[in-house]
Amino acid sequence: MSRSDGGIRCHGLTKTYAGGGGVRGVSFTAAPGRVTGLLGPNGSGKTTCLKVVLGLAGHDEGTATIDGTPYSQLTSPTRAVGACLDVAGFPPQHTATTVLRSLAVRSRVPAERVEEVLGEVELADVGRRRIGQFSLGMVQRLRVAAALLARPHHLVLDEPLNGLDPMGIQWLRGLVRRHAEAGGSVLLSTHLLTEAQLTVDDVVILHGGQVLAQAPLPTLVESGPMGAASLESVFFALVERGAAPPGRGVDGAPRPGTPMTNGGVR
Ligand SMILES: Nc1ncnc2c1ncn2[C@@H]1O[C@H](COP(=O)(O)OP(=O)(O)OP(=O)(O)O)[C@@H](O)[C@H]1O
Repeated sequence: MSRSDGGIRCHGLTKTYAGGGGVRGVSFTAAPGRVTGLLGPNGSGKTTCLKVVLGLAGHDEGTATIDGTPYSQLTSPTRAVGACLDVAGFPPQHTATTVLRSLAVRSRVPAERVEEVLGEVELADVGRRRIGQFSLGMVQRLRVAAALLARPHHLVLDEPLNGLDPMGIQWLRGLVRRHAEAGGSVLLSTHLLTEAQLTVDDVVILHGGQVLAQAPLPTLVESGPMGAASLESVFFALVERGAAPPGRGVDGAPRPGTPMTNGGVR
């Protein structure tokens, strides 16, 4: 791995589903030591990008790499990147402990790590309770536990803030910050712009399967309509300006006035 390959990177990523949706020409980097927020409206392609990065979906063109290597070629993928995408993925009749134990076996993680990671996500007291009795916030913490289980270098979290109460959000913010400060990349998708503004260092905004903007958070926010605006107002301004004209879907052609950027905002 060269220094420039570090982190989680998509370059020219294109994936078209049978129905025509997908992503086109998506390039971004979630750099080591940074928390990167992947933002976008419903259907903008966030989950598709994360799935391709994690080798859960194929793609048509471009590359998606972790420290310079595609997920499928990583020698120790669960140690390279921790992730848990599917919020409905845990069997409700199982306990948090049994789910994590079976993940530990699959990832060749020592069984003792299960109790430890339950403590890290503050679920130690409910490890033996059925997941069907968990609140959404508890399920979110369990997803984070699954992602952290193998002590991965990088983290990919799909909508990790959904369902967390204010204390849970503060906890998650601290967790991703510590992970980045330890040198990992954290790539998280979210709809929650106010929370994102308090959580991320870098922002990638997707719309209609394409990158509308990517920049460090302060750069993006200062580029807002009134200057020094909120991420929310910048987001809405960008999405409005970048909205596909009627009859155009994920067509890949840059449109006049569309603030398509790499590392800044025009
Ligand atoms: N398995 C699939 N088969 C067909 N089309 C799909 C599939 N998954 C996603 N799409 C389409 O690809 C586009 C991007 O979807 P994706 O789920 O990546 O967006 P998203 O930004 O994660 O949305 P949300 O915020 O609603 O989860 C959408 O048009 C969606 O309908």
